Amino acid sequence: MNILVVNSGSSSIKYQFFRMPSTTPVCTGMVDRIGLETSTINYKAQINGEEHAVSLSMEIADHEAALKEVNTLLMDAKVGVISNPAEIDIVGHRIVHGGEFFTTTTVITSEVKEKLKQTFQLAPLHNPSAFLGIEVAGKIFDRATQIGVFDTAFFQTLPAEAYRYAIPTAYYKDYNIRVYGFHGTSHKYVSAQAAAYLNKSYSRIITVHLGNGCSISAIKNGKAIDTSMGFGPLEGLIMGTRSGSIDPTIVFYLVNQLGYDIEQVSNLLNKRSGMLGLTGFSDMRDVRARIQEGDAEAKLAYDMYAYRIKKYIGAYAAALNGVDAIVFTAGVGENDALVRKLVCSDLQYLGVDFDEEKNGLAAKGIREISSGDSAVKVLIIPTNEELEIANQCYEMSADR
Ligand SMILES: Nc1ncnc2c1ncn2[C@@H]1O[C@H](COP(=O)(O)OP(=O)(O)O)[C@@H](O)[C@H]1O
Ligand SMILES: CC(=O)OP(=O)(O)O
Ligand SMILES: [Mg+2]
Repeated sequence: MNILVVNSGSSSIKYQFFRMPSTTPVCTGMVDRIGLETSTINYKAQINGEEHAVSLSMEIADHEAALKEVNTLLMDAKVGVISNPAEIDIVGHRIVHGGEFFTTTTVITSEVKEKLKQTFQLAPLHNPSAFLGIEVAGKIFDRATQIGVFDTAFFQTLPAEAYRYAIPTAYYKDYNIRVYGFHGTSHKYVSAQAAAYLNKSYSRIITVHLGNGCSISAIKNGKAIDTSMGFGPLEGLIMGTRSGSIDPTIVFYLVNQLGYDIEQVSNLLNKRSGMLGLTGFSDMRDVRARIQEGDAEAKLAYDMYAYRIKKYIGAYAAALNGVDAIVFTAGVGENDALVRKLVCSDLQYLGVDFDEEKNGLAAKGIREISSGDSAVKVLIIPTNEELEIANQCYEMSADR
C-alpha cells in the first residue's frame, strides 16, 4: 500500500512517502517558502539501502506548483521511487480543524470538501492551505483515495467541564462553540511513545508541543482530558506569530477605541503577535541570537513564553492528580534547550529533578532530561505527524 502524506502549511508542504506496512519512509521532504522569491525543495529517498538527497532552490508560486515538483522528484529516473502517479494508493492529508463535522479520519469526497470550506474561518492560517493541497493532490494523483486526518480528532475524549465555555448554553448547542483542541495527531503520537517508553499501564502525561503553533495537553491512560488550544488554534500558549490567550476586553478596546475592523484584529492576533510581535522574529533561533546580543526584550519574550507553559503544567498536574511524565516535542520543544530549562526550573514541588547537563546535549531520538531518580520523568520525544497519519490511513484502508 503506497501512501503519500501531505502536511500543507500556509507557506510550506511537508511530505513523506510510505510503502505500508513498513513504517520506515521511502522518502521524506519539504517545500518551504512557497510564494516567496525563492522557494526551497528538500527531498531524501532510500533506494536499495542508499540515501539520495536533493536540495533545490527555485521560484514556486503556489501549492499546485509545489506538489507538481514533489511528484517530479518522486518519478525522477535517478532519485525517484515511483514511475507513475497512479502508483500512489492513498494521499493522507493533515487537516487542522475538523469543526463540528469531522471527529475521526475521513475519506475525502466532494461533500466533505464542501463542509471543509465552512471551516476556513475557524483556522484561517491552516484549513485554506490544506484544502488547496487536497485539490491539487486530487488532480495529480487522480487514482488515489484521499483521506483527511484531523488535528481535532484526538480531543473527542475531553470531558464537558474541559471543552465547554461559560457562555450561554445555546451557543454550544446551536453553534457548536466549544474547545476543539489541535495538534492532536502529534499529542497522540508522542504520548503513546512516552507510555511505551515508561512501560506504565497507568500514566499521567503532559505533552508540550512547541512548533510554530504551540499547545499543551493533559493525557490520562492514553486519552486527552484537557488541552490549551480552544475553538480555534489561537488560545493558550504564546506562539511564533500568535498571541495565545488574551483578555477579550482587548478585542473590544481595539474595535471600539482604536477603530479596528475584525479582519485587522484577526491579522494582529494570528499573524503579528506572539514572539514576532514581542521581538520582531517568529523563529526561536533568531530570538535566541538576540538574547545573546544582550537584547532585553528578547529575553523577556523567552521568559513570557516559558512562564505561560509552566502555568499550564501546574494546571494540568492538578487536572491529572499528579504527573508521571512531561514530554517536549516539535521544532522548539525538541531543539531549544533554553526553553526547556526555563520551563522545568523550580518544578521540584511536582517531583521534577531536571538534569541540565542532559538537557544541553544535542542528540536524536527519545531522550530523558530528568535525573535517574526523578519522580517525574522529563522526556524529549521527536514528533512524527506524517507517520501517525500514514498509520491511520493504513488502518482505515484495512477496515474498508
Ligand atoms: N535548533 C533549533 N532551536 C530552536 N528552535 C528551533 C530549532 N529548530 C527549529 N526550531 C523552531 O521550530 C519552529 C518550527 O517548528 P515545527 O515543529 O517545524 O513547526 P511547524 O510544523 O508549525 O512549521 C521554528 O519556528 C523554530 O522556531
Ligand atoms: C494547529 C497549529 O497551530 O498547527 P501549526 O503548529 O502547524 O501551525
Ligand atoms: Mg507542525
